[in-house]
Amino acid sequence: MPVNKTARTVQISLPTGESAEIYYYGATVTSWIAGGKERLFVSSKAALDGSKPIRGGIPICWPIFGPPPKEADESLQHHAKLSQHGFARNHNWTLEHVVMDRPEGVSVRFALDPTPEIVSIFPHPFHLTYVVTLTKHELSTDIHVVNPSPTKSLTGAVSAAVDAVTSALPASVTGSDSKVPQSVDDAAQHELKFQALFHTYLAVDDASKVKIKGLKQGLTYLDKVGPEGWIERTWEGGDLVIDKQVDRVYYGLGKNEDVILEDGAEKLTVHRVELTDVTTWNPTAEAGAGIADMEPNGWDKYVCIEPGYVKNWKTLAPGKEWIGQQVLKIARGP
Ligand SMILES: O=P(O)(O)OC[C@H]1O[C@H](O)[C@H](O)[C@@H](O)[C@@H]1O
Repeated sequence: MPVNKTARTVQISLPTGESAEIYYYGATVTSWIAGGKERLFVSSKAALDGSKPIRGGIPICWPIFGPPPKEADESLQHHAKLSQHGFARNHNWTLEHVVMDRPEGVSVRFALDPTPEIVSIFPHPFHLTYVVTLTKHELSTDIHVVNPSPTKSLTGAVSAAVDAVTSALPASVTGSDSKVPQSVDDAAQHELKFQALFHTYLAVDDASKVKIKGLKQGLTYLDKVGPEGWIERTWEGGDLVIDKQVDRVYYGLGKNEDVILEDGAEKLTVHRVELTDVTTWNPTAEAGAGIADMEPNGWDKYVCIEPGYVKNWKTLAPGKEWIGQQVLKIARGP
């Protein structure tokens, strides 16, 4: 069976031998086998029982990436109280649909909607779906974010238009302009603000020997490592290598600027749609040894390349949808 369900996972496979495994917990992809080998790293100490986010695979960071925002304005007051990377990675998703089940490709769709527990920390309506598609050389992951808040009724729209016209008139004519800010506030309250990121742990033979290519000279990146604390720098160009602890967010990559991971003779392309920022992370022994669910020397066996929309906040109006996609492609095998 190309789609096999177990109590905790959904496994998809092709007759040619490629496969992937997705946990309901966090909709975390924990395995992608292609070209005869495992392409994702999962720590042997990762909790797989739903007690904490899975250390490895492709956890989904939503609606925030990293620690919660400090100095948040009113619209981010709930985001500011979330835990690191948000709640999508540590809640159970449901398998909604098998989108495609063919010898050349299998695709499954998961969904996450507010539960009472989520509403108690994040009282903003949302509907998330997540489509994982396996083909011979590629694994693609698409997150769809919908703001299901009702769009303004016609009456509301007419009243807003009247407000807009009256606001342009002097108070001596209208008597008051107090209605206008009211309707603007209403609209803003129903906007959905979020960041989104695929925290992809790519398995490698030896992290100290890989080359990360495709990051263009002149990009701004946030460097999270170093005595100065988090600081923005300008990328000098060339290959990024793991010769020390690396934790950086590269901002504003162009549409077709794929990031390429070279691991000896192997080459893997990370293509992005709508995900303008890319985090690169490897803690090395320096920080990795302090991570409770990291296996000994686990940091030698992976590099995180994490496509996301994280520099700014995406703002989704009621009724709107946003889709972010990552496509991992084996460009050259052993
Ligand atoms: O330990 P976690 O919450 O899963 O986060 C793991 C890592 O995620 C990202 O890559 C961040 O840039 C890192 O700063 C963080 O350490």
